[in-house]
Amino acid sequence: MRRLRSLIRDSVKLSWSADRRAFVITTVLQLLGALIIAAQVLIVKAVLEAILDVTDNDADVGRVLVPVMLLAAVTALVAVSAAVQANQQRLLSELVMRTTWQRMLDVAGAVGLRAFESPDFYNRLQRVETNALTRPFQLTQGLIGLIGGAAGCIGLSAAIISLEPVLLPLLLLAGVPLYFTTRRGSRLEFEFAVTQAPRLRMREYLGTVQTGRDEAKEVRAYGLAGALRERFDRVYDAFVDDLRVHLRRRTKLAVAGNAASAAFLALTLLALVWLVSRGRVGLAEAGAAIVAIRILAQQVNMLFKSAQQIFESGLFLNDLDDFVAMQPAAEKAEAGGPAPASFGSLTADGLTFTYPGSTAPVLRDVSINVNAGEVVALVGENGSGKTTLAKLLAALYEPDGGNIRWDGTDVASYSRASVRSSIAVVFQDFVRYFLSARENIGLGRAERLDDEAAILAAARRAGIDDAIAALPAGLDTPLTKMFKGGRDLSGGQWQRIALARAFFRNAPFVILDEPSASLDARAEHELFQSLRDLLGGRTVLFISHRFSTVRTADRIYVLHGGEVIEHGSHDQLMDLDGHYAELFRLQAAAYLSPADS
Ligand SMILES: Nc1ncnc2c1ncn2[C@@H]1O[C@H](COP(=O)(O)OP(=O)(O)OP(=O)(O)O)[C@@H](O)[C@H]1O
Repeated sequence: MRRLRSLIRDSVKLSWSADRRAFVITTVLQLLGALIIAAQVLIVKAVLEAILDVTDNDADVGRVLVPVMLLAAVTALVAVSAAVQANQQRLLSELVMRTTWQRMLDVAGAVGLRAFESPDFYNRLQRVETNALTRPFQLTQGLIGLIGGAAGCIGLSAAIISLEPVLLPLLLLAGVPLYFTTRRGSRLEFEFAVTQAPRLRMREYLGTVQTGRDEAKEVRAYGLAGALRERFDRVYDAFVDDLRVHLRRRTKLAVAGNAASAAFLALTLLALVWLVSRGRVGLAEAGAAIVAIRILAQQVNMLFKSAQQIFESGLFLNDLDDFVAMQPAAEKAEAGGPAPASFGSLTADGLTFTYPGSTAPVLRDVSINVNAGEVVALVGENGSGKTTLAKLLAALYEPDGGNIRWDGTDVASYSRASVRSSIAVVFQDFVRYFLSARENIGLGRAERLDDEAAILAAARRAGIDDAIAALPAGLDTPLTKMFKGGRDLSGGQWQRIALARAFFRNAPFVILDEPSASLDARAEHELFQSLRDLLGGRTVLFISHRFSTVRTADRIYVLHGGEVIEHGSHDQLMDLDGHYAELFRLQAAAYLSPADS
């Protein structure tokens, strides 16, 4: 009961915050509905009395007319109120769903990147996300049903007491088995949802891989459809097997609960027959009592079903609560004073970093220095830690050891958001937003989305302006075929869009993680030749595997196994004749004929 009470409190809070008006209207309608149901019993009694009066005392048949009409009117009213309630409840459910989605999205947007490394976070996010589509409806239905059921039971109990008080305790007993089976059933549901979450996540993923547009090419090229489908079937079959066992248990419980409840109901009816035979209860009262018992049984059932719905939504409420509770912590972690708009020099000192869930550090004692206006390159073999270092410098992760200072001040003392607002990043795996070209560029600085001139200027600098002009609706063309009138772009064009987004951000520090991987040779050459002009003296840190572009940098840091092993200008590093010189020569040799090399 304590748990039910707290769940009801939470559900009321949630519905109230979703839309008070809709909640109040729905509740009032439920209470009115309950009153009408109770009135129905008393009207049945009046009808029976009138009929008995006509048959036993030869009273005028017209005497039956008024109560019968009243009964018809009330019955119609019950039906109308049920229809209105259903619509109102649907609206309330949608509003609660909207609130839960909003809360979930707020948290998903606020938590640090570290959270996304944790399977536990994903499981919880998955549960909240999938349940957000169904549970709010169940929850409001449960809550409204509980209010209606409770009001109906009280009204009917009053009606039954006015008919024959002895019947009431017997009827209440009928609810006891239902209470226990409902409780047990909800606990089973709770456990089932928790244990199945990882499996459902895998099922969802395997479904997406087989239907996703991006994956479609590779799935066909490798002939993966069969293997993936088989894997999907295995996961799904295992879920269905468990579901069968779970539902069998629940059915047994439901049968046991309802059978016990029916036995008590039969007892009540027998008691009624006994009372009639002893002349303690009149025929009209007995008839009305039977109607009341029948409706009351329905109401008790509704009450328990509603309580069960609330219990079943309890896990969802818990998850939502836990999830929402992450927000203040996330915001606190991101709190701090505002960062200066830019820096004169950035110093990373002794950075150490281990990904959550991993044991081996990915960065070890990494120190680098970047002065305002410089172009600095990071090079190194795959997995040497370049992207990770870029993420730390972009304030997406905090280092486990060491610090990053802007003009001597540890950036940890600034709010993460204000540090990030001075940085524009183009990731290796940048996002291709299924939105318009305007938004794809404008989201670099969402608050300036309406600045068309600046968006076009950024597009021009990234060399994507002509391609955009050729789109059917120009800047307003959706960059996806998922939506009507949309067009897709080539890999290189997408990369230019991502560059334009970074240019539009107009931040003093720009981080480019392999910005030319998809660019053609000419575009790449132009990008790096004009990088300084293009970025108007901004500070640039870029990662590249192409040494022809790297050599243009003012300074180059060579990472190997998570450590900086060399740094200096291209000429200095070549003179050093170390790792960099070796990698450079390897690549250069590939471009030369054997005779040249
Ligand atoms: N999210 C993650 N969780 C755990 N380990 C990770 C994660 N991302 C990267 N790593 C590991 O960290 C190491 C460095 O990865 P990083 O992406 O920084 O390398 P990189 O130098 O940028 O490589 P590449 O040249 O292939 O882009 C690798 O061993 C990689 O497996």
